Amino acid sequence: MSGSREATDLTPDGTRAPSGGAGEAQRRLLVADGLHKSFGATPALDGASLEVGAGEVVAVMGPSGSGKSTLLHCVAGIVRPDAGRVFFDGREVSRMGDAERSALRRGQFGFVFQFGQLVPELTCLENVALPLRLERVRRRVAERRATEWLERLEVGDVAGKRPGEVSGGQGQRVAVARALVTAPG
Ligand SMILES: Nc1ncnc2c1ncn2[C@@H]1O[C@H](COP(=O)(O)OP(=O)(O)OP(=O)(O)O)[C@@H](O)[C@H]1O
Repeated sequence: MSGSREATDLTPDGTRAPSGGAGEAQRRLLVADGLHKSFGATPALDGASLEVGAGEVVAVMGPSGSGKSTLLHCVAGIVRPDAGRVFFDGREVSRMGDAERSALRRGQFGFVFQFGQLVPELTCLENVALPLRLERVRRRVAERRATEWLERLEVGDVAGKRPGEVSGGQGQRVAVARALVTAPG
């Protein structure tokens, strides 16, 4: 994947310089600039850039194998790009150490992976509560919020089951609940 949706007037401070005279001052929450990533001889990203404003909804689309997952993994600090920079809320993710990137992922990013995302030994409720428990939220509070999200996604009935005992679709919903459980409000 190469090129960018919008890669002009880059400033890493989280604000977008006015462009086109509209007095635009949308806060840029996520900025990725010139990302390169190869797996052995396979280039997955070849200068990909992306900006996402606070509150903006963005879909990344492209053919299978074009680098969408690699891009998202790089911006979320899961994969380190070979070159290029990523800023989240003005902080440079690509320069953070492992512990700082883990804390950022736990607190600020929700991810639904394609495969193997739920911890098989935990119940679905425990899986959803996990990001909160890792942030030291008390078990009762974490499980109450996890229950609310499971019910919102219409899988409250699988709370006590383990991932191996639920359908693929139910498992995906549980993963979505886990991705959203740390969301504010
Ligand atoms: N861990 C890895 N090891 C080796 N090659 C990889 C790895 N991850 C991705 N690739 C390769 O990098 C390229 C981009 O993969 P990526 O998963 O980012 O694509 P994608 O657009 O998300 O694909 P899909 O839509 O099929 O999920 C592909 O050629 C893929 O085979």
